Amino acid sequence: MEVLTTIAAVREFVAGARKRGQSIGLVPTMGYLHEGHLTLARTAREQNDVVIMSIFVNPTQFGPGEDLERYPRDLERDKRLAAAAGVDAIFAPSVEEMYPSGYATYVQVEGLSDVLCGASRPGHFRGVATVVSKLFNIVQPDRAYFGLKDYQQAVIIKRLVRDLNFPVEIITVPTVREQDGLAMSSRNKYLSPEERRSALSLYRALQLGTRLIVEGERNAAVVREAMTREILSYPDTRIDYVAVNDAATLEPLDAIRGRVLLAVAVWVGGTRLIDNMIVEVKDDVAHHDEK
Ligand SMILES: Nc1ncnc2c1ncn2[C@@H]1O[C@H](COP(=O)(O)OP(=O)(O)OP(=O)(O)O)[C@@H](O)[C@H]1O
Ligand SMILES: CC(C)(CO)[C@@H](O)C(=O)[O-]
Ligand code: BAL
Repeated sequence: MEVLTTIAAVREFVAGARKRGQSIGLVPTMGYLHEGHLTLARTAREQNDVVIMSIFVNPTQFGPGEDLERYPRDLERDKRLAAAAGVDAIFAPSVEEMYPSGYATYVQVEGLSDVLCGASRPGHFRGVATVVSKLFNIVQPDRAYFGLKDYQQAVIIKRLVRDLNFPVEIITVPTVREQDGLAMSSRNKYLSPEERRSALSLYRALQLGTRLIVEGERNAAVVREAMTREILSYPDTRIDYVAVNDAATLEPLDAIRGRVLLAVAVWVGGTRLIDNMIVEVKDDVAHHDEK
């Protein structure tokens, strides 16, 4: 596996693959790899001749006072895990390589970026859309892989690709969970043993919301309240948002219908965690949808 740190080196690597007629899959990450990232990599491995994984803790998507400096990093471990998952090249640029002095261009996906995590983290999705646009231009992949744990991010990137005519297919991958249901996240590393127990509140609340809808509840406020109570029944939890929204527009629902996004963002101690589930209500029959 190659480790590339410059844009020029990636362009050369990609040009070689293209000359051989090979297809290219891109897996964008911020590193500190876990099974979620590795599932994206293995899916890319199955579907492409060449797999490139980017590892870049992107400063433009972190707000002031967020965990940019503290974000876990371990490139040596990441290299071993990525190679074992079949990644052909890692692109691990420096901040200066991506944002040289005088950098001034940003990409804003309007509307979708202003709700949910976008409301709590102003500027976050502008940073995500900018760095993902740059990665698409640098690598020019056939396909790019994103996890549904970051559901809003996946919706925003699909809109970005459509609106700016990027010739790349976006593939989404279901959330990979720990045995007890906690969504895997690099930020789980921040949790103390007590906080790790309270972190399960996100999954439990989503399960409860899903069950209520499957059992026939159609009032979104009732579902939101039940999920909120569930989360707050765990020690040291503070709610950022509990949402029962339209899965396509991301707008809040009053009556539950169609494809519904149940999404939560919760502070567990000093760590902000997110998770979501999709419930499909068709002809008034509801089922949990993992896709
Ligand atoms: N549990 C998971 N299951 C599936 N995909 C995941 C999971 N966790 C992260 N991903 C995906 O991996 C890609 C890189 O995510 P990222 O590096 O931010 O990891 P992360 O663990 O989500 O970090 P954090 O939770 O700290 O933001 C994104 O497309 C993200 O949706
Ligand atoms: C897509 C991404 C790699 C852009 O920095 C990041 O937001 C992430 O890891 O989900
Ligand atoms: N997985 C989203 C990256 C972030 O929280 O900044």
